[in-house]
Amino acid sequence: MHTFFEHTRLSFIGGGNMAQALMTGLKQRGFTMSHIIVVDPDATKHVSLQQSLGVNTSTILDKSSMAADVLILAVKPQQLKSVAQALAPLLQSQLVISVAAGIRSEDLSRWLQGYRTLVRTMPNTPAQIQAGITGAFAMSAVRAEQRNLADSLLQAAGEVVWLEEESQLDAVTAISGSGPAYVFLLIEALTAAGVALGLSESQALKLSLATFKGASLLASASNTPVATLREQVTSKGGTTEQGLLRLNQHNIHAIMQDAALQAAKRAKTLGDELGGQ
Ligand SMILES: NC(=O)C1=CN([C@@H]2O[C@H](COP(=O)(O)OP(=O)(O)OC[C@H]3O[C@@H](n4cnc5c(N)ncnc54)[C@H](OP(=O)(O)O)[C@@H]3O)[C@@H](O)[C@H]2O)C=CC1
Ligand SMILES: O=C(O)[C@@H]1CCC=N1
Repeated sequence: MHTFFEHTRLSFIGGGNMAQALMTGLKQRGFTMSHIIVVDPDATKHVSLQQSLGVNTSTILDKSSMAADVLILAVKPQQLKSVAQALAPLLQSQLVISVAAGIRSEDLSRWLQGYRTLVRTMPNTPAQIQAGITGAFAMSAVRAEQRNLADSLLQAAGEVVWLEEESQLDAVTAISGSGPAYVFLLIEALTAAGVALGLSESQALKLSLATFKGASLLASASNTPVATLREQVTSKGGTTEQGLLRLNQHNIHAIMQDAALQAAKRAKTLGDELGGQ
């Protein structure tokens, strides 16, 4: 039986942070890693990719590195046009998946000489422990079985949200694509606060991590609205009330909204500036 994990062949173009997160997730799920080839001009990365992930590597795009069912474009947005132009003459019927922030499918398709079997996605780095979430948009030329193939690949990294409107991907980028970095910053900040209150660094980190994990798992597992869960922590006249008062005085909602707005704006300008080329 042709199963995704045993028989699908993948080429990752770009072997950086996001590609490695996706491949680590695939490895954890039992994907046949020898069926992956990573194309990255930086040969110094190849040995560690081969040893840690069991994948094949190549410095160049050629027929053999393109002998795949799915090509995942995982280069920086600024690198995508030249990669796509080099790729175009080598395309046959592969499904092309882009993870690049901002770059619209119509622009990518134009760079690929009109190739339209494209799925544009926005994954995130928790993919490496299958705790990721990916927003995905398929161009209308993508057939149902190709969309299913993309879905199987992305599900190996965690959850998948298919979008009807491509423009929503800029919001996905701002919330879940960039979001892990906001959460890491909050963990760093809570840990530093613990140290300032007299805990050791390791004690403060342990408490902060367990708190983010526990609160997040509780909110995901419970049918209770998140606001009610917050209220359940907030005893009248108690400690949480004082902490939340200060967070609200600093207008945490406005801060988060502004941060996400700036990230979404950057996704749009990346698309406008680079896509117009
Ligand atoms: N990091 C994240 O959390 C997320 C990233 N993304 C998207 O993923 C993409 C990659 O980001 P990220 O992994 O962080 O970036 P990285 O810089 O870590 O990875 C990009 C890799 O592509 C390599 N590369 C450059 N030119 C080529 C080429 N011509 N052919 C093949 N490979 C090439 C780069 O090499 P070199 O360093 O030598 O240039 C680098 O190793 C971006 O488009 C980003 O928007 C999406 C979701 C989340
Ligand atoms: O910062 C970036 O541009 C990429 C996209 C989302 C997360 N990292």
